[in-house]
Amino acid sequence: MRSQQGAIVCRSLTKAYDGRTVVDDVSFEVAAGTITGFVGANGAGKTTTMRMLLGLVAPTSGIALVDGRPYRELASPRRRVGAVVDGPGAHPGHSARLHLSVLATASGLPGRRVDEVLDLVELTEHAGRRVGGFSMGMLQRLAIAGALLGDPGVLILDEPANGLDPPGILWMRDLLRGLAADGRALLVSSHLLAELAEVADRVLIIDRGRLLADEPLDQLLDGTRVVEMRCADAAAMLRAVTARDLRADLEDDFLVIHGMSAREAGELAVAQGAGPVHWLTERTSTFEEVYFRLAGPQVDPREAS
Ligand SMILES: Nc1ncnc2c1ncn2[C@@H]1O[C@H](COP(=O)(O)OP(=O)(O)OP(=O)(O)O)[C@@H](O)[C@H]1O
Repeated sequence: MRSQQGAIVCRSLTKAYDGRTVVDDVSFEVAAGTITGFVGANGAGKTTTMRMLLGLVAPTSGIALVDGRPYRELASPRRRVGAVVDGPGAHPGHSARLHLSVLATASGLPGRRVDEVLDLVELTEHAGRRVGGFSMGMLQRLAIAGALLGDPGVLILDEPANGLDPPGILWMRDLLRGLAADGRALLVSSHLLAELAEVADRVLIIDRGRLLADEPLDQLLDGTRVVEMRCADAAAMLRAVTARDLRADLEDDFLVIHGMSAREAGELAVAQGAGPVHWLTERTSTFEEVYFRLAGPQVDPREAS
């Protein structure tokens, strides 16, 4: 196991462009050996936060530390932190192997790492091909290979599953879990909320620059009960539920009620004369429901499938 030195720390991190605050007083930590998911709608501030951690954008105020230091003060930064923020940044005429060799040489890393990381991202058989002909998924793998070249203890990955097909997504999931199991600290952003729920230990939810949640995944999902119900008079049931200040969504005759047990819902339906009840089931909130409850209705659910 690696030591705690792999941690990522942001304290009161703030960025304003032309007087518009796009990252607003954001504080969080990522411990070694864990994956923190970073979720937010388009323009929420994920990439800007990551770019500040990587020394690519200067904070307006606050601090962003990797291994206890600002990125620009790290000795051998590629050995400390690997990042995927803007794809692999490879010359389209270069082969995957040449691209990684150039990166390794520029960063003083041993050439043998090139074949090791190509193998790790399962690109060995394409290593001699021109990057210009790569699919989105292959480019993502190449970007990850570049991030892993220095065998860093910290990984900052902006939408790493972008462009991957379903087998690629499964592969990515296993890779991320394995990297964390080796003791690395991972900060991983995604629009694919369900995908993050599969790998993250902790979840940050950011909305319009502000952190809305920083919680262990289990806690985030266990917070509320949800009842799904079909009954003869769903509109009457909806009125009864909202009169109790609980949230409910009605689509045709299908009701989703937040914060109530199945037993309570069944009894309420009887008391309100909304029955008979045709269907009643209780579950915990989905990650999407938690996200939209916290982020509010201004976020279009279609953008965060
Ligand atoms: N260099 C810049 N100059 C001005 N505004 C910027 C700059 N970079 C980012 N922004 C703005 O900051 C806000 C946050 O952008 P950011 O890219 O961090 O969001 P994001 O959560 O990563 O979104 P996405 O999921 O779409 O990548 C956006 O409104 C964006 O337009």
